[in-house]
Amino acid sequence: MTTPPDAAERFPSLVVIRHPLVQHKLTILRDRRTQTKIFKELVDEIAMLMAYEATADLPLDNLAVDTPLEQTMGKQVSGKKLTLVPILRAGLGMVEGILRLVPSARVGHIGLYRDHDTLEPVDYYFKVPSDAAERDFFVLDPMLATGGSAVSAVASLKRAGATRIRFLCLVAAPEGVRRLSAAHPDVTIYCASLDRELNAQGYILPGLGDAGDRLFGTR
Ligand SMILES: O=P(O)(O)OC[C@H]1O[C@H](OP(=O)(O)OP(=O)(O)O)[C@H](O)[C@@H]1O
Ligand SMILES: O=c1cc[nH]c(=O)[nH]1
Ligand SMILES: [Mg+2]
Repeated sequence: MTTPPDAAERFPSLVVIRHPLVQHKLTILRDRRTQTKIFKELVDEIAMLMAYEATADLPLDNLAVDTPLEQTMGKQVSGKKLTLVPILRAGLGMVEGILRLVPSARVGHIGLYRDHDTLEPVDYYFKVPSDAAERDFFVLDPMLATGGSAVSAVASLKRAGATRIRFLCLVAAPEGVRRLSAAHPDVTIYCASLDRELNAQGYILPGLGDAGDRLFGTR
């Protein structure tokens, strides 16, 4: 897990995951010719690889285990089960891949869409486990554009009591990283790429287009 020096200097809470497999798969994802089936598979695989990196510092407890030959000390991840929170819809594409790595994770949901004209998030659903204060949350959304949706999702989680929150996206715009880290400096942001900028319609450049539409074949 490495962060290029420019991004690290500009955004201390940003981690860019530069693993070769992540970068290779992201390039196929960006390609306009990539169809829904492959797009979905790639989002799933990239999310899993990113989660491997984003879980690297989870605390462990010691645990005694009986092998067929003797007892030894092993490790287990401390605390309550991790909770994945996809932002609907596009965040759903990241859930299954991470669940293959962490099958015991809980899954909450936050329903938000970005108003086409104002680019501000509109809230429509919220459900997470009730003991939020005791859990580690991974908020999932492939795209961090203006940052409005991410800021609103994290604020909703904090109102529910969450204190340990990470944000995983595939592609981030500098505008979104700036807004999310200003509003929630305690939230580490993981991405596969920090892209150049937003266009006038709030789309990330070079980006990959509308992640929700490409995942679900709407458009
Ligand atoms: O950083 P922002 O400017 O808020 O934009 C990012 C949001 O826009 C997209 O969702 P969209 O509103 O298209 O909903 P969808 O997932 O249902 O397609 C994306 O998946 C993020 O949730
Ligand atoms: O580039 C973008 C910006 C917001 N939402 C997307 O799906 N793509
Ligand atoms: Mg969309």
